[in-house]
Amino acid sequence: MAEKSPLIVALDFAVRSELDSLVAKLDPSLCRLKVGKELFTLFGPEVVRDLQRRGFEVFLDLKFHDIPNTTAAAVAAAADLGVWMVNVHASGGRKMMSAAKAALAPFGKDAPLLIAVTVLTSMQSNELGSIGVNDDAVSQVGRLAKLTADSGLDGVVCSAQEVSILRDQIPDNFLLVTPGIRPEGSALGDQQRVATPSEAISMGSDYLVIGRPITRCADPLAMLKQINASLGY
Ligand SMILES: O=C(O)c1cc(=O)[nH]c(=O)n1[C@@H]1O[C@H](COP(=O)(O)O)[C@@H](O)[C@H]1O
Repeated sequence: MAEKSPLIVALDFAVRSELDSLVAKLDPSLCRLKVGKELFTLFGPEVVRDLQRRGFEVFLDLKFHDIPNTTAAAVAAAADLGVWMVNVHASGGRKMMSAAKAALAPFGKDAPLLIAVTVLTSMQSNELGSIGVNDDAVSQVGRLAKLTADSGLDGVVCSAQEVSILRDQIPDNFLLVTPGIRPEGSALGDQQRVATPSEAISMGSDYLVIGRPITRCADPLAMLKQINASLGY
């Protein structure tokens, strides 16, 4: 078992005081933090620096998806910020992902982990036809995970439902980061391909991304500690 909790708390907030009051309750030994599009668009890189000053490792989740040159430059900018993990969309293709990986070479051992989003956990297989994918989610995730591994990245974002199948198809040290985590009794919201924290870990997830079940609960710290304890942390 890893020394540190596999939990990454998704900080999806529009109001700075709500973010600050949650973060003040948390401790870097309990979790890592994810800064996504809403927070970054509202508050910019300073919010990342602020979390780092408080000792947290930050996953910068901006899901870059652009031409190779632009994506590579954006990933390098994330590395300059000193984030722990950054992501792109695997559907940007091999050239885009390889360029992103190459842009991290100058950062050496300080480079962030670079992972790629496969099929969003808010999508079901029956929606894939409308975006030109005539296959089910498991097969499409497998195809994009292989492309990601072949492009030299560190792992993928997928749902926990694909993890056990993927484990047989990808290198051992390839990271599987799974959002769509819902503790027993939590509202699904817009998530479709979901699992509980213990299901995700037992199927082989390396990191669990959890937002609203923690951040919108009456006692976020108690919920975080309860999930950690259920996983043996
Ligand atoms: O890249 C991600 O983190 C991500 C990929 C994905 O397929 N699904 C997904 O939900 N996410 C993110 O994970 C978080 C999940 O939040 P909750 O649904 O509130 O637990 C959100 O911040 C999403 O942006």
